[in-house]
Amino acid sequence: MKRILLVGAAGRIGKVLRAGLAGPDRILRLVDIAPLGGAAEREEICNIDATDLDALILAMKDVDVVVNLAAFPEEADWETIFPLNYDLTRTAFEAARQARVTRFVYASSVQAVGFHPLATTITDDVRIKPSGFYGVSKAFGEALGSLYADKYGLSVGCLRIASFEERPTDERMLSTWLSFDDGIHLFNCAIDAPDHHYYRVFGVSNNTRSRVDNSHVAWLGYRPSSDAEDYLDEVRATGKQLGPLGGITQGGGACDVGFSGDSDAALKAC
Ligand SMILES: NC(=O)C1=CN([C@@H]2O[C@H](COP(=O)(O)OP(=O)(O)OC[C@H]3O[C@@H](n4cnc5c(N)ncnc54)[C@H](O)[C@@H]3O)[C@@H](O)[C@H]2O)C=CC1
Ligand SMILES: O=C(O)[C@H]1OC(=O)[C@H](O)[C@@H](O)[C@@H]1O
Repeated sequence: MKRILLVGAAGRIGKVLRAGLAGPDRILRLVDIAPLGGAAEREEICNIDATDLDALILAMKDVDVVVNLAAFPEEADWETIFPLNYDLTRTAFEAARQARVTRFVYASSVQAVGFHPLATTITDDVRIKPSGFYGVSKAFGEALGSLYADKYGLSVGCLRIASFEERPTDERMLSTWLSFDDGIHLFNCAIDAPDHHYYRVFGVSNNTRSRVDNSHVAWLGYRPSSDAEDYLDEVRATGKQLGPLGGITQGGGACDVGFSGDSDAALKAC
């Protein structure tokens, strides 16, 4: 039996994973500050505040893999982002270390490299180009993961999730969509991956217009199958208008928030 701890299990992605990751050889321990409902078979419920280090260490007892989803999941001011995306993230890594957990899966985001243009395909080692304070916080989480891997031997996987949605709903998502099925598959790959030190992988479906290259982590076994192109007519029919950077950057609308720079300069790929 593998015990998997989902931190942030009551959220949008957490709900999908709660159903999608369940299996006869797994126990899912679910952590959230929000209500989680009753425990199904092979589930354990932990209603705690994950910024509380002692509570989280206790919740991680006998856990094989931590999956950390808890964060403020979109662009916001520093004061909103800081307590969750910095403080809670650090608490989660530190609790894993103290509880002697060996594997940590971190829900990062394509927003860490959001200012890269969609015109070029990016690999995991391109320059960090965050789309905003939220993107910066996700790059912080990846850096923290690297530290805990190097200094404390924690196996860390950073999943740079893009647009985790039931279906693509705008032009950008024709490139950045991550279907629920492929998202579940990606988290399964990360949970069961062969021994590793540290990696970053893009959480994007097999979209005709995807502009990410995951060839460096072929060993992970992530083989997405959904293609946003199948929804092209539906997306076009929405007539949804995007901001000036919304359809041409990896980060989309998050790049447009408060943007007053020179777009040619900002989009220069490195
Ligand atoms: N939804 C998406 O398309 C993407 C999400 N991500 C990342 O994936 C993760 C999950 O995203 P979503 O499910 O969309 O977010 P969400 O906001 O729906 O879920 C986050 C969960 O964390 C919980 N939480 C917040 N503070 C907590 C605390 N102090 N203690 C315990 N639990 C706490 C919330 O109650 C919530 O259930 C986030 O880290 C986000 O940055 C990354 C890229 C794309
Ligand atoms: O890039 C995207 O589409 C997504 O990226 C994220 O990190 C956010 O959590 C999500 O709200 C966005 O929709």
